[in-house]
Amino acid sequence: MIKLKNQNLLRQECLINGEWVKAQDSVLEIVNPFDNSKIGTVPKLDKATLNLAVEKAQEAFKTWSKLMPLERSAVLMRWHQLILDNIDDLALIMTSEQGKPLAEAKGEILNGVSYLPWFSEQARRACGEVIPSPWPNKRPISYHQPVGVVAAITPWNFPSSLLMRKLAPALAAGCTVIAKPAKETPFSALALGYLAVEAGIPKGVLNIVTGDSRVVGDVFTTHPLIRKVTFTGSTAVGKTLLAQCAGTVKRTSMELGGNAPYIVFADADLERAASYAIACKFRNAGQTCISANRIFVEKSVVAEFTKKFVEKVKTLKLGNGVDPQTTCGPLIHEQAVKDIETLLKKALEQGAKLVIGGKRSELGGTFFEPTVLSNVTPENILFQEEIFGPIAPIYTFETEEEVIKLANAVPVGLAAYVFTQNLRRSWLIAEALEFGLVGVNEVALTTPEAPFGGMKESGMGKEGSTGGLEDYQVTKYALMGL
Ligand SMILES: O=CCCCC(=O)O
Repeated sequence: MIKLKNQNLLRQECLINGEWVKAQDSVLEIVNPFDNSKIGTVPKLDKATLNLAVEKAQEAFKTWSKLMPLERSAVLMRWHQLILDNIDDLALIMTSEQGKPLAEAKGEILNGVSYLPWFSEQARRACGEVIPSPWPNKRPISYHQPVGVVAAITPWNFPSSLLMRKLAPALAAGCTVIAKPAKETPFSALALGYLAVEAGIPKGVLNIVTGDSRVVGDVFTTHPLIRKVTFTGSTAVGKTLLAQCAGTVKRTSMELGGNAPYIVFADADLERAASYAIACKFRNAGQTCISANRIFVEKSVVAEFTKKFVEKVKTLKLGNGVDPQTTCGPLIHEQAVKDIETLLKKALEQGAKLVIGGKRSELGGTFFEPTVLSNVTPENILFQEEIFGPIAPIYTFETEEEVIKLANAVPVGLAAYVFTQNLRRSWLIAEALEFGLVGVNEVALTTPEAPFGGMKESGMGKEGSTGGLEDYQVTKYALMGL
């Protein structure tokens, strides 16, 4: 059991229509990845209960969508304050179920909650248009309305922020939501649900359900009352959901897998490039969709960069996320470690050279040593794979043209990073990279003010930015005959 200041935040039930619903007959067991100890259970809801939740969300939509944006904002801003007031408990819940260090958990919660004021304000400015008429006796206008009931599916790696990036625009726009957090990390979402109820969110407006991914996914993608599905997760699962949504022509937003290039030119500030690479690669033990996945270093500086980078890798401190000294937690589960081991074995067989790390940590469990590989080539298995773990492969390149071609030679396009002090190159390469987010001498990119979302097979839709609300609205056209 996690010891919290407010024990009510640890909910082992689902939130449906303002009520806490207990398990009917079966449950999912949630464990702490640090030591595999049991934290608690959540219900494995059946199809009938999930359908009921959708119907309740539809009922609630009739009134929530009709409130004035400022009235919705009042509820969302009370929720915002309650999340901030309870941040210590929320971070402890996250670290306990996900494994990341407490400081990262807090940072994530702060990032996620910041979408509430942004979208509450944006909803007040969701203006339509009075369109200049091509007819003397008619007036065309357009306006935005909430899309309806939204189903949200979120992953285990960022259990708070990735949910809030969906809930904030959906609720501010006037949609109601049924959300399913990942089976590994439901408690962060349920705690947010508890605080939403405390903030006065009307019943049925926010529903949080848990259960078997396939059963929930089938209801979300086929139920005719759900008008939009928003998903963050792997490209493979995203494609399945998209195909399933086609049957009822649902709107979708998909934040899918990445394979981020991290490009270091010889003219870069190498000290900065090396230290930012630590944050970019090893945050959340490498289990991040925008993590540096292929580090390309200009050949003339690869030795110097690698030396600096490895010195910094040595300072990472593996351990229990609740220990303030810890900078790198465990991987989420045993399967994640096995996947990393298989990938690493193949990469080494294909000619990559181990510089540091390369095995499970002596801490045992699901800890894996931060690992750096050199001599990696584009033919290596790592080039096309989203590693999702603490392995940093270093590739070399000789020209700008070559590295742009290499960076873009993957089917996904979420985040990319470039380190250079050449202004001309910064502009041109940011334009040439086929990635939805590009950091130039920067790696901490995410903020509600800016559009987060990928290109190519990394998905569709934007979370955040002035346009982010529109992902949860339909634009209607009306022609007024005079
Ligand atoms: O897996 C994706 C997480 C994105 C984290 C961030 O934007 O900070």
